[in-house]
Amino acid sequence: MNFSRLLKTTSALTSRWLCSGRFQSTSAAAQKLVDVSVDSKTGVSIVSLNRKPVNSLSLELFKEFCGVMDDLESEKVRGMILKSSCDNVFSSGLDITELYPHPDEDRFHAFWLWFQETWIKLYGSSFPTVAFINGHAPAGGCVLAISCEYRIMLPYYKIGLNEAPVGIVAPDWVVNSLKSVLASRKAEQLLTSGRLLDTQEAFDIGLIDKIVNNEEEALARSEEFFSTFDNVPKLARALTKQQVRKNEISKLIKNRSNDAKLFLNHILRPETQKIIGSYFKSLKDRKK
Ligand SMILES: CCCCCCCCCC/C=C/CC(=O)SCCNC(=O)CCNC(=O)[C@H](O)C(C)(C)COP(=O)(O)OP(=O)(O)OC[C@H]1O[C@@H](n2cnc3c(N)ncnc32)[C@H](O)[C@@H]1OP(=O)(O)O
Repeated sequence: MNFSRLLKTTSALTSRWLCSGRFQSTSAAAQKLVDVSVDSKTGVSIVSLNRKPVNSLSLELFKEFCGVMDDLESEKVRGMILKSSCDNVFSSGLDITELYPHPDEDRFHAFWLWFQETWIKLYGSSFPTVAFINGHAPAGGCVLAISCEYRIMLPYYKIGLNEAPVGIVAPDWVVNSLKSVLASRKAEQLLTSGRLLDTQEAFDIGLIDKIVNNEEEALARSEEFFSTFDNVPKLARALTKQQVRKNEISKLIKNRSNDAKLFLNHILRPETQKIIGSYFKSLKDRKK
């Protein structure tokens, strides 16, 4: 099966979940969780995550984001910049309330499938993608950034995959996305320590590509990146990118339901619930 068909194919079980209207946000029409605009100078689409206060990643946000990615694919956009509309935070990672306390199993299953779908669409997009990391990007926030092709970050923020210290093991598709950016040894060090790096450290190890001081500079650096493809036929570029990324994506597509079951079992374990519960409490207590 060719890769474009594989991208559209998913197991019957997964399709049932992704296509069902369940877990529709009642306020979807009232509040957009993902904004899209077009930079009139460059024709590049700017996609801003807009779930205040910290862009924690909920089922509804994933669904809306996937819809946006589908639109951008059919419009054959020149490129996309992913950023945040929240002050100081790119994304605070998965919405912990989707995981704790003891989530509804059906909702968690759907939540995880939409997280996978988001990764598949972002990591496998045909058009060039830049993450403008204009705030902290821990955990799932870092996953979004490393799924893009190029990363530009403002100074003095933190980025990394901090799952291990809270007793969580990242799935192989997350590990492999990190290994597509960093050498295996660096990726292992980052994952096993769960350390969040500041912007300069992230630049020094190659986790991000450029440090900028403001949005104007970010747009200029993004344009430099996009223009490296101006003389490359779009289709050849897209197929080449997908050729590089297809093994990881195919592996997940074939294993989606299992991957979801595995994480559901992990999340529902009393020990995991306890760890996430005390982590969440410490997050809330910090401000007291
Ligand atoms: C954990 C189980 C995962 C199982 C699967 C593992 C698979 C690995 C693949 C990748 C998946 C990763 C898992 C995750 O993403 S879990 C989320 C991890 N996120 C974090 O550890 C970040 C937590 N947040 C922060 O450190 C800070 O909020 C911040 C991002 C640095 C911003 O700080 P700031 O001071 O600006 O804001 P506050 O801390 O005051 O936050 C404002 C309110 O938002 C609440 N909040 C913050 N983050 C989350 C979140 N991820 N989910 C839900 N709610 C969140 C925070 O508590 C404040 O609420 P309050 O106003 O009511 O106090």
